[in-house]
Amino acid sequence: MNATTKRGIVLMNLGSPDSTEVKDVKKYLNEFLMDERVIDSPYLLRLLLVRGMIVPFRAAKSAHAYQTVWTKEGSPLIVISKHLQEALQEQVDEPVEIAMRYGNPSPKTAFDSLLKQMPDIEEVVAVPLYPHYAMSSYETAVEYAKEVHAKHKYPFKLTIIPPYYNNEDYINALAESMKPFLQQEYDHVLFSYHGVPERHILKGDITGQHCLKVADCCNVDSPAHTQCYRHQCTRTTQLVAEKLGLPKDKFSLSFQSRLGRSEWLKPYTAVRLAELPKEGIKKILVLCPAFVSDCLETLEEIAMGGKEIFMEAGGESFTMIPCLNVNPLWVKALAKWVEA
Ligand SMILES: C=CC1=C(C)c2cc3[nH]c(cc4nc(cc5[nH]c(cc1n2)c(C)c5CCC(=O)O)C(CCC(=O)O)=C4C)c(C)c3C=C
Ligand SMILES: [Fe+2]
Ligand SMILES: [Fe+2]
Repeated sequence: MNATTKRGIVLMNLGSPDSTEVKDVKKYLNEFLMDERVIDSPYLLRLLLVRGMIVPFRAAKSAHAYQTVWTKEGSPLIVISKHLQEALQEQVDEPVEIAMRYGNPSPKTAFDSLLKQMPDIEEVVAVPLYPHYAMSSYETAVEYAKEVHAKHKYPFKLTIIPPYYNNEDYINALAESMKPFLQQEYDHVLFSYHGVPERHILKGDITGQHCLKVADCCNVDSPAHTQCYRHQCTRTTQLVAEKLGLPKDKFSLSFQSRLGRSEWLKPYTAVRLAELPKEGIKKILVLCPAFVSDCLETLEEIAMGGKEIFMEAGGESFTMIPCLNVNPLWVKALAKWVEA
């Protein structure tokens, strides 16, 4: 990259409802779940499922869940994304904006703001705040940003930062963020990743014959891994564990947030949290590396719901390791990537 290129930066996250009111949560869930990369059924079936079945039943429950984590400044995910924007802005000369895949602020708002601040802008570097490639997270955020960029014929080039699940700076930041928690007594570290349907993994297999078909597929080299969420989560776990010198029996991986009845990636976090105390694991550390910003799924589903499951099953201590949020090593890594 030419150092004189006039650039802006957009940090892209998932987004949250505008408020915890059921009507705003409904609007958000409708937009989110009608995304064909999230619920991948044909349009009419998706419409029936989302508008007729999932949202009417889920909205009030979700709104209540959001109320338990909402802050004076708003949704944790949005507030933390803004704090990350401010922290990165202190490290780089280029203007930094945030954009959400669903809800506000949109990529258009972010692009318009950059253009206003820098009318001769030549390039926008978009950083998906997802370390791993999934059709329902990284891919949809990137494709949406590209669509908005093309539709409004912005005069700048759009560059996307690739998934960084195995990037040294990301792994190092994650490992360092865990170190203070490893000082306490613990039996096990659970790496809990947001789940996806197994079907999505099969669909994303660019070879058509590797993922979930070859024995121990995620540990057997394949070009399919460029888009395999399961492989990428496995690698993050292995690399962090190696970096920290965690023995093999001291950590494991699981997948959370299952929605619907189809098979999602296993093992399910909720199931493992109920089983672990019976296996003699009474003191647990849990982290959620698929998210770089704490959100409903870490603060409510795991830190509250997951803790309850574990303690009721006989656990003695449950410690949640926060996401990277505005960790200085993470901010430094982002600054390095966008300036490369
Ligand atoms: C790793 C990132 C994510 C993947 C992959 C992902 C897949 C995925 N999610 C749903 C359904 C829901 N997810 C919800 C919340 C939510 N999901 C992510 C990230 C990923 N999702 C985040 C960061 C959040 C939190 C947003 C916030 O405001 O804090 C929700 C909404 C909340 C709820 O009702 O539980 C739903 C619904 C599916 C179906 C899916 C893959 C197919
Ligand atoms: Fe999700
Ligand atoms: Fe795999």
